[in-house]
Amino acid sequence: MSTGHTPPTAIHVEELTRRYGDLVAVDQVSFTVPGGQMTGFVGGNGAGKTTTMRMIMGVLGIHGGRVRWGDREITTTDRRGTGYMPEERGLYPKQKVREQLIYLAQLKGMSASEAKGEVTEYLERLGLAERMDDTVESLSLGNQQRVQITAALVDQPSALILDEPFSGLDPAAVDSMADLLREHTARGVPVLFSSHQLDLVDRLCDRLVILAGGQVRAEGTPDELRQGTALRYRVVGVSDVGWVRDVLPDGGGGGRVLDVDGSTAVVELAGDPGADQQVLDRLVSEASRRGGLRELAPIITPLSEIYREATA
Ligand SMILES: Nc1ncnc2c1ncn2[C@@H]1O[C@H](COP(=O)(O)OP(=O)(O)OP(=O)(O)O)[C@@H](O)[C@H]1O
Repeated sequence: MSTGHTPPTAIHVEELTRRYGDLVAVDQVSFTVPGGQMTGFVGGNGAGKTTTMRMIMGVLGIHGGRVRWGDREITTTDRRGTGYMPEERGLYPKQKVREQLIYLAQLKGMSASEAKGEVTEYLERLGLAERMDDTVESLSLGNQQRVQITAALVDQPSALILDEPFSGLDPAAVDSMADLLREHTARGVPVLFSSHQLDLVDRLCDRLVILAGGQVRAEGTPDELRQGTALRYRVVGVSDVGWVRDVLPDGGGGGRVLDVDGSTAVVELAGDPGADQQVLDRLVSEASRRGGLRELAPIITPLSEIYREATA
């Protein structure tokens, strides 16, 4: 096995800017990709994700700002040790899978025998053991995607910059890919991956950067981003819970009733811990006066909602 490249403490993207003619595709974008963490990069079509990743990798000129590798400017050597999966998948269709991966690994500086060992292991773990000697073009798109990711992962990269690595993968492949990426974060590697699959990003990433119109709209852990959203609770009583409107009348009471449907209501609290607790206590005591409470539980805000609010 290769001894690999040393990961940076973090990659810092600082006020990166890129224009295409009059269009400012990436507009003073700043965020951090900490070592040992998976950072999800989300944003609608044309938000500027690919352009940002290309600038991080130095394959596209930077018009403003910079990329820092720990506490210094990123270098060509740092970039060479980074596993990059570009948007334009660059595999040779007619070459055999393993042969091609070994060739690419050798370009990174691995010896033929090291490359063969590592590539074979990855292909086996990704369920491609029986397809190693087939040409890339004979594989399904999802399997080609697995090969493409393997190309980024070999040679123990110091960082991973992956443009839509999960697109087109079946759920089992997503899980094995996520396990592989976790092995790299366990070595301290910073991982940045773009995706349109918000449920998957929510499940896999430690941090999140939301981009819209070439600008960062939100950045943080999913929990940090949720803290900025209103706290919602589901109230389930034994019978009709219309009484929640007495606890939280319109315009007062420290929150509001969003919905009442028979024995279930959804209420939104103000987000002030002390005051919220008082409202919850009032709901509990009112429910017990009215026959009892079946459930009083917070509703976890789905990432899709945070995303919608951040990009609205
Ligand atoms: N080579 C180019 N020439 C001109 N405009 C470009 C070029 N590449 C990208 N753009 C524009 O820059 C903006 C950002 O594009 P980019 O590909 O970075 O977005 P993205 O977030 O990766 O989108 P998607 O999710 O659709 O891949 C878009 O408006 C796009 O049309």
